[in-house]
Amino acid sequence: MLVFPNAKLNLGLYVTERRPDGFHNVESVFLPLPWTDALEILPAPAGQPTSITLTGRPIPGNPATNLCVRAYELLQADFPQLPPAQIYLHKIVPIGAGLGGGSADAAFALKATNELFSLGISVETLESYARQLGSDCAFFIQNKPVLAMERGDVFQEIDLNLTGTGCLVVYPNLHISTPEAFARITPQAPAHALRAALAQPLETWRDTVSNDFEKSLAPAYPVLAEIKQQLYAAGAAYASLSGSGSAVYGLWPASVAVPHLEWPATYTVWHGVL
Ligand SMILES: C[C@](O)(CO)[C@H](O)COP(=O)(O)OP(=O)(O)OC[C@H]1O[C@@H](n2ccc(N)nc2=O)[C@H](O)[C@@H]1O
Ligand SMILES: Nc1ncnc2c1ncn2[C@@H]1O[C@H](COP(=O)(O)OP(=O)(O)OP(=O)(O)O)[C@@H](O)[C@H]1O
Repeated sequence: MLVFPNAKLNLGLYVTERRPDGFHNVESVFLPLPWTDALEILPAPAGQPTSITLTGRPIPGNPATNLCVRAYELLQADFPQLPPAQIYLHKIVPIGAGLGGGSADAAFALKATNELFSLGISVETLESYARQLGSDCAFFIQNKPVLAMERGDVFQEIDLNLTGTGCLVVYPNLHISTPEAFARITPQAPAHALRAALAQPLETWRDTVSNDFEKSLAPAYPVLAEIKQQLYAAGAAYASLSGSGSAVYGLWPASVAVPHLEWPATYTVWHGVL
């Protein structure tokens, strides 16, 4: 079965509290972004063990612990009828970018395995498997805009229509580690209530919707603020860091074309319509 795990953007991201388990409570709106990897899962030929073949953007770490393999093995532990699998992942979405690419691969591996082998796992149970693989993973099970709380894995519905909004995502080829980014944060309550701020027109978000990681990462990574400034100079109605970085995105109203901008050759850029 072939699936296309997509990235996400964070609209606003507040780190409100350090938790006793070492994680942080966050408040953020997660939005699916149609920038995708390609993932195929098949039963392995008779007698062969589970394998993964990786192409595209190099993924740091041992392939045997890739999140797709971990997702498959997590289900195998509870569904012994699952045979060894052949997994193919073509990686396109930048890693360590705040785009949730690895988490999406894991969640889509769970969903594809459930469907391919007719396991009949409910959405709620898929979400609880996803939570075991990473805080961002559960979002990708339903993969629709939500207000995320706690570790970023508990959701409230949100009515947000950004259809037709132009979007430019700029990844400056910096791998920012998520634990390192959280370690630089001093948790605090949001200055504006996120749900209410996002209910206002896109043009107002610049003054009311922010990502706490921007301030804490600024001293080490001045390029992040420079990219955001360039997006505003090019007419973006709203621009922000996504997640814990390093991708920065700009949004343009549906009536306005996203301008063509020049970036250093080492950057990866995605543009399209939400
Ligand atoms: C920054 C966000 O991308 C916002 O969407 C997410 O909160 C990050 O989620 P993620 O990449 O799935 O993170 P995980 O793989 O669960 O955790 C990596 C590390 O980030 C830190 N972490 C993560 C999520 C969270 N709510 N609090 C944390 O403190 C912890 O040190 C954890 O060990
Ligand atoms: N399928 C995968 N795609 C990306 N990274 C993976 C994958 N499987 C395992 N990893 C590991 O996870 C690390 C990336 O995690 P990280 O959280 O920084 O990035 P991400 O999941 O792509 O997105 P985000 O930056 O939004 O969290 C990599 O260094 C790699 O070792």
